[in-house]
Amino acid sequence: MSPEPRVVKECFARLEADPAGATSYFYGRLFASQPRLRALFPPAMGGQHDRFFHALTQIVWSQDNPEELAGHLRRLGRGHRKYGVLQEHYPAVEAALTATLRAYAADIWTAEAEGAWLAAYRSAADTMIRAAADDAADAPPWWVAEVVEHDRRAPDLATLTLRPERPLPFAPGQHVTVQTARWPRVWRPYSIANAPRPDGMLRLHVRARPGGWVSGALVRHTGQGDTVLLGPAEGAMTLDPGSDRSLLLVGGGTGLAPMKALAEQAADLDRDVDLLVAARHATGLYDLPELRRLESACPRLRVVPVLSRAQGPGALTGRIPDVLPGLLADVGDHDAYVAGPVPLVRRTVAALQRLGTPLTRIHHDLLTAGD
Ligand SMILES: NC(=O)C1=CN([C@@H]2O[C@H](COP(=O)(O)OP(=O)(O)OC[C@H]3O[C@@H](n4cnc5c(N)ncnc54)[C@H](OP(=O)(O)O)[C@@H]3O)[C@@H](O)[C@H]2O)C=CC1
Repeated sequence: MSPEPRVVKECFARLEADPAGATSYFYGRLFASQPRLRALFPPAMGGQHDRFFHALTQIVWSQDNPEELAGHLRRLGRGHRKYGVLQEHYPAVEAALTATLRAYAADIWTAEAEGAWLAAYRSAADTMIRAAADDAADAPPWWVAEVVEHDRRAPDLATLTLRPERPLPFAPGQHVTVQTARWPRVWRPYSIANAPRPDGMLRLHVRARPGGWVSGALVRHTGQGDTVLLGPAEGAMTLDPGSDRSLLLVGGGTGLAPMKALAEQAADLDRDVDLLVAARHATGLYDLPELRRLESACPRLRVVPVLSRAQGPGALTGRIPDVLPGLLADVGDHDAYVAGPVPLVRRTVAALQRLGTPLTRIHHDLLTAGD
């Protein structure tokens, strides 16, 4: 994509030495030159700084892989529509980013470096702008959705059933971002917990995080009849259409949500499914009655609760990576999907590899859901 990926990476490495300082400098420059842009961002910028730097890192480090880079930029451009980002905002970002690089990579900043950066930035911006324009032809920047059911399954956990005002296309395993009226301009990702339905409803599983703005608002301050905003569905943790292998689905805590959506889809496709649901105690199996109903309706689905810190009727005891070896003789022949706490995902992926499942057939998106 860039004519000089090496120079671009070298300069970016200076920012990586102090991401917090560089990001603060960048936003300082941006808002000083264009104060109106501050209104597009949430009141507290902490998480935004991290997301910006993460996105920039992905762009810089996929310079050598134009296909991956283009896909990433298209998703980014499309996803930025909900923030109110317009084509005319890109030059201000270009100026602030260039100023940041000039300051942080001063020792290696040359006319050649500046040229390489500008070429890389303009190419990336162009891809994002075109993706946003294409998307605007047939999709809104966000969807208004009514909460038609709010089920408080535990003091810190609720399932929400949402009816978008117009159809919101998605595939099982994907997630949407959510904004509540209580926290304008703050968006958080949540996995969709059902396969697409004729009535267009979406179910989310939300655990209120300590100090979590959106998750707390969704669990404690949202009820039937309220509305939320939803961004477009995103994520690549979807079924491989070319595969008819048996499925191993692992959901830890609210990581169950995307696994339930995949299990519903697999039932329609008549594939064998083992769905492992991890919780600390039996009270953490907040969706078990519904899972049992699904299981009785789908002869090829087996639901296995796994409790990490207790024993319970019909449940295995232990942590997922430790119970896996004794559970399935042919785990290496499965397509595997894993969601839940990051350490659970990492350890389960490693355990699956040890048991012979190729990495190409292990799917996860390490989504930092909620807040
Ligand atoms: N698409 C995705 O990837 C999604 C991810 N999530 C994420 O899932 C998480 C769910 O959190 P929550 O509901 O509070 O889950 P919990 O903290 O209740 O954990 C659920 C289970 O995971 C186990 N676990 C945690 N760490 C490990 C580990 N290192 N090895 C093995 N097992 C482990 C826990 O056991 P113990 O604590 O006893 O070790 C527990 O049995 C959130 O971080 C959310 O962001 C949610 C939805 C979708």
